[in-house]
Amino acid sequence: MSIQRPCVKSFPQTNLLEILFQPWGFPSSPIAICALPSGKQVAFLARHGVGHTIHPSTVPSRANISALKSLGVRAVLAFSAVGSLREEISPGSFVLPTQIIDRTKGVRPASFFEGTSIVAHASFGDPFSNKFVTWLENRVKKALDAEGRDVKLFTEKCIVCMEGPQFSTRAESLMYRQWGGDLINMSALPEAKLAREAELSYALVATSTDYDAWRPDEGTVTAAEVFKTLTQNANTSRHVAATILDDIHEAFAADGGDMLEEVGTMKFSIMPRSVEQNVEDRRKLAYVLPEYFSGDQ
Ligand SMILES: CSC[C@H]1O[C@H](OP(=O)(O)O)[C@H](O)[C@@H]1O
Ligand SMILES: Nc1ncnc2[nH]cnc12
Repeated sequence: MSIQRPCVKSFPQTNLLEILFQPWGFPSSPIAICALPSGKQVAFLARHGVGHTIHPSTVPSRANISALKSLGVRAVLAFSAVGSLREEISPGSFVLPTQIIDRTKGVRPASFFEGTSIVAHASFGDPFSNKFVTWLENRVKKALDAEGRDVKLFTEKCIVCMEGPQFSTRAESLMYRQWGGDLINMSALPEAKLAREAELSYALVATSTDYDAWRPDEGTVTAAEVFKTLTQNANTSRHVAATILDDIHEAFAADGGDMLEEVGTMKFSIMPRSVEQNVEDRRKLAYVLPEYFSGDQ
C-alpha cells in the first residue's frame, strides 16, 4: 500500500516504448490507483496476488517496488501478518518494527543491481524509514484507539524474515528469541531492501496472528490458527489505512519535505566507475532510479 504522486520529476516517460519497458516483469497484482475522499491518489498492490496465488519466496518484489516508483509513489506503507516471539505481543496486536534479521535463503532477487554491470551498496542499518515510522506511531495509535478498538500497538521491535513456506521449528523459534527477534514473517525482505534502493520511504505495520513455535506448553503455529486472527486484523488494517492515508499523503507531498529522508541516498551507494557501465544496464536501472541512470554517462 502506498502513496501516489502525479509524477516523479525526472522519470523519462517520453514514448510508448519507454512506458512498456518493464525490466523486472509484472507486479504481483494490478495496481489499483484510488482517490481518497480528499481527491488525493494512493496506489494499492496485493503482494501475494489477487487470489493469493504467489508464495512468499516468489513474490516479484523488484517488479512491485519498481512499478510503484514509476507511478510516482514516494512512500510505501506495507502490512503483514506476523508471528509473535514475545508473550506481551498477543495475537491481534499491531507493531511498527524498526529492525530486521534476514533469514531468507538467497533465493529471492534482493537488489535491482543484481545481474547488471553496476555495483551498489545501499545503507540498510535502519531498514525502515525512521522518520516515517516515528510519524506513524501517534497516528496509528489514535486510529487503533478510535471506535473502542481494543488493539495494542508496539514500537521499536525487531522482525525476523524467514524463507518459508513452512513455519519455523521450535528450536528456530527459540533461537530467534535469543537473537532479539520479537516478530517473524516471510515478507519483509527483500521488499524493504528494494524500497531502500529505489529511495522510497518504507514502513511496515505488522499485525500479530500467532505465537509461532516457542511456547513450551503450547502447540506450534498452524495456517488455520493464522487465519483465525487474520480477518479481524485485516479489518483493523483497513480502518487504520482509511484513517491515516490522507495525512501520509500530505506529509510526503511537499518537494524536499522532511519525510523524504531516502531521496538522494543512492548517490553515494553506487560505485563511481561509470565508464564501465553497460548502456542496457543503465536503461534498466533508469526505470527505478531515473535520477542517476536516465541521462548519458
Ligand atoms: C499465512 S501465514 C504466512 C504468510 O503470512 C505473511 O504474509 P503477508 O506478509 O503478506 O501478510 C507472512 O509473511 C507469510 O508470507
Ligand atoms: N509464525 C509465523 N512465521 C512466519 N510467518 C508468519 N506469518 C504469520 N505468522 C507467521
